[in-house]
Amino acid sequence: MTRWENYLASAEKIIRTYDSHVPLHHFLKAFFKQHPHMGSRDRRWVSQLVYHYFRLGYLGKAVMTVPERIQAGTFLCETQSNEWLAFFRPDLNEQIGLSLEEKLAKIAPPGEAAVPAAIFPFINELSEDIDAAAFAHSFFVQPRLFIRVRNKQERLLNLLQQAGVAYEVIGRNTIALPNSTRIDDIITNKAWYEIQDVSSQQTGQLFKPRPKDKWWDCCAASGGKAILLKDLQPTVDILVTDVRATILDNLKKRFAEAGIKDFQSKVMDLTGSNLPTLVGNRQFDGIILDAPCSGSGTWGRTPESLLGFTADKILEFQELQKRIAKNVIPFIKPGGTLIYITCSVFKKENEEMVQWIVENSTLQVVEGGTIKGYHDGADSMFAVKLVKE
Ligand SMILES: C[S@@+](CC[C@H](N)C(=O)[O-])C[C@H]1O[C@@H](n2cnc3c(N)ncnc32)[C@H](O)[C@@H]1O
Repeated sequence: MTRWENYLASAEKIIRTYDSHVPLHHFLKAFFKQHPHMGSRDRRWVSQLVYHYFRLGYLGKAVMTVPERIQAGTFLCETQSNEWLAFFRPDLNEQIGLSLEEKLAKIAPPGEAAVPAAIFPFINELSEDIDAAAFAHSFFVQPRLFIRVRNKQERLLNLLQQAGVAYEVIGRNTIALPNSTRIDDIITNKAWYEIQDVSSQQTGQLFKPRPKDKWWDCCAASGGKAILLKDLQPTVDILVTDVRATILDNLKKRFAEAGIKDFQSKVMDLTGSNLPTLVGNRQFDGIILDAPCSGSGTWGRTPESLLGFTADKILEFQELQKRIAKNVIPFIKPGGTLIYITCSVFKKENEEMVQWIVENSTLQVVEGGTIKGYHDGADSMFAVKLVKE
């Protein structure tokens, strides 16, 4: 067997045995641990082939074999000729510079080339502002890595330059990097920056905290939005909660690295009936509800999620979002703010949720909406600011 055939065989084996309950990058890590003879170049090639397969979404899934889909994925996702494709499909390799539309016309099964639902079957569920074709096609492109610079921007850019990283400065303090950048090795001072998608950074434009405001980041996870809030207004008095104790441990580590010391944290299940006991009689100027959701706006980073998803899960997330929103809204002061955020592209989790909140509370929409990341190699999100009467 040639090296290229070996790569295909390994990729096929991984795809056939992949257990969709585990993130693909963890599964790949475990596979390579069991195959220590594979060097870093082999691992890179095999991982890439596997990702190319998943980046196709459902395209050709019913009629193409796994090797055919890996070849099609490589043709669609790559923009420069490569030895692997030259070995199996020299005809496609020669045409790798064609536009995506031209490539789709060549490789997609009959009737699928111009149909976004052939790639992403949940098109009818999309939020109104999302361009279905652009969103479906964005699956073929690996998203970029983004950092939010907190300080020492000039020194940070010098270090990136010295490391030969092709970066792009976006706006005042956002930097886009190739996804493979080992940023931790290049910038060792963690207080200088936060890894945060540019769309996630944009949600901060809605926060507008005032000095000494009391805020609650109620689904804080490892604290991405909470750190953004503290950077916008360091005197904010913040409570951070999440249902997972382990993720709050990550938050504490990240806060310490960012030099943020004054905050309160608590493990809390927001679907429970005991919130008044856990939160007390506090009232907040602002609540960030970055809700648990399908994560569909981030699937460009985890394309394997698309094949494991079923439409009924969208309603399940909406139910969870309603329960959480209903429970936290009473803790907002009159005149206070709710920032409702998801990293979903589905209207049931986005517009329909905001409509439900307005119909079931005294909150009114002030601003916000869909944040489209698919043209910029970023995640797509939804963020709306509501104010209580
Ligand atoms: C989208 S993530 C939040 C991301 C975070 N705000 C950030 O910027 O990094 C949603 C979080 O909601 C938490 N969550 C899910 N169900 C919950 C519940 N019933 N009560 C509280 N938190 C919950 C999850 O553990 C998860 O960390």
